[in-house]
Amino acid sequence: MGSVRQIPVIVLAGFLGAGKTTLLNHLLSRSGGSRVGVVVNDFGAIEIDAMMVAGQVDSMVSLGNGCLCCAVDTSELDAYLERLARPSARIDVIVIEASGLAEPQELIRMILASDNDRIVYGGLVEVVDAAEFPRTRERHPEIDRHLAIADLIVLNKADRVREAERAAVLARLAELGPGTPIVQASHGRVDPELLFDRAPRAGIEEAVRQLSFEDLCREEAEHADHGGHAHHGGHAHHLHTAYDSVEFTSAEPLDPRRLLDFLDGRPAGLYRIKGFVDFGPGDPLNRYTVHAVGDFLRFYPAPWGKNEPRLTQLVLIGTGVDGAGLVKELEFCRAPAATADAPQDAATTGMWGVLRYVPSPEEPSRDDQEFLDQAEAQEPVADWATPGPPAN
Ligand SMILES: Nc1nc2c(ncn2[C@@H]2O[C@H](COP(=O)(O)OP(=O)(O)OP(=O)(O)O)[C@@H](O)[C@H]2O)c(=O)[nH]1
Repeated sequence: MGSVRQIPVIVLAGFLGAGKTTLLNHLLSRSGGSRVGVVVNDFGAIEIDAMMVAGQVDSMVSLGNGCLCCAVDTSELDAYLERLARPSARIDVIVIEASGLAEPQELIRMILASDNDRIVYGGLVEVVDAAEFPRTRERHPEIDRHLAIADLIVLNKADRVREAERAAVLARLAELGPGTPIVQASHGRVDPELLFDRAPRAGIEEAVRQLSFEDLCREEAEHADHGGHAHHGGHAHHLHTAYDSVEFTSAEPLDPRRLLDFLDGRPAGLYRIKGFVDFGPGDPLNRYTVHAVGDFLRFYPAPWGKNEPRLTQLVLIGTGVDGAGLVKELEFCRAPAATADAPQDAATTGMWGVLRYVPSPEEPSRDDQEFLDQAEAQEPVADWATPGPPAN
């Protein structure tokens, strides 16, 4: 009997809103003949990420409400991977999309400790939001650890920063992950080959460090020593311990003006909002996907699915926020009963504020177009940042 080809399990990590789901969806749409199995981990109870990935993927396991790094143990993760790795699924690669607050090293440790001999750890891809990186790093110096163990760093949202800013972030990343390849991207458009079939690229392989179980344990112990407050295996230093998530669901449509007032006045600690909004008579045809990441706010309208229930579903993630208070404010955003009887033009003028945050597909930024052209030309090597000097 020939040896069984092992399925690589790639961990896709990155801070809240960095662009993991966007990148994953790009990979899924460009996966060619490769069959991709996906594990999606949402931090909130409403599985927004899972909903945004579903439909594109050959096989998916979705885990809501909590960080995979603590919510499951090795044997549980093994059970999920077992389902995806069974020969009948004919999966070529498995991608775990960690929640934006997960500790990737915990996930890697679990994969390395797996008893499943059909899978092998395939590397850590760390997605970085070019526009938010300096602020995020200030608040969460822990991010440095994630970058240090990454096998590939994707500097995403390159379209959102100016050249000088982008160069400064690149230089910092090269310092934090010495020798680690960095690829710049806009809207997660990276060449899937970078993740799925890394074997033929000589040179890059050398830079890709495969962590051993011992490396990870040592790293954890060192961190515990320096962090002061964390005992070995403790979770006090995990990013998600500082964050709370709040869910809001409404079967009644939201009033666009009230929702925008809420969003304009959102507290600084409320870093991430994502979900779907029903504006009722404001736009009866479309469901509005909403994303807030720091100051960034966008709405993406798309037609409601046939028989899709008209629901607003939001997840809000933040630090030091008053969850009950936020839910109350969102309840106030429900459209006043009178709106339903109001003339249609009153309902649509209410939407003007929302439409200001809908990106225009006709106007991709110059950089956007540049990256698109590069992706189309399939010249990924041109995207590589020069890696810093080798560590040691
Ligand atoms: N301008 C711009 N926006 C982007 C880019 N990549 C992603 N976005 C937007 O950023 C927002 C968050 O993207 P997601 O892919 O949901 O981020 P995520 O990392 O999966 O978020 P969490 O799972 O909540 O941590 C969405 O509005 C995306 O459309 C990019 O390169 N440029």
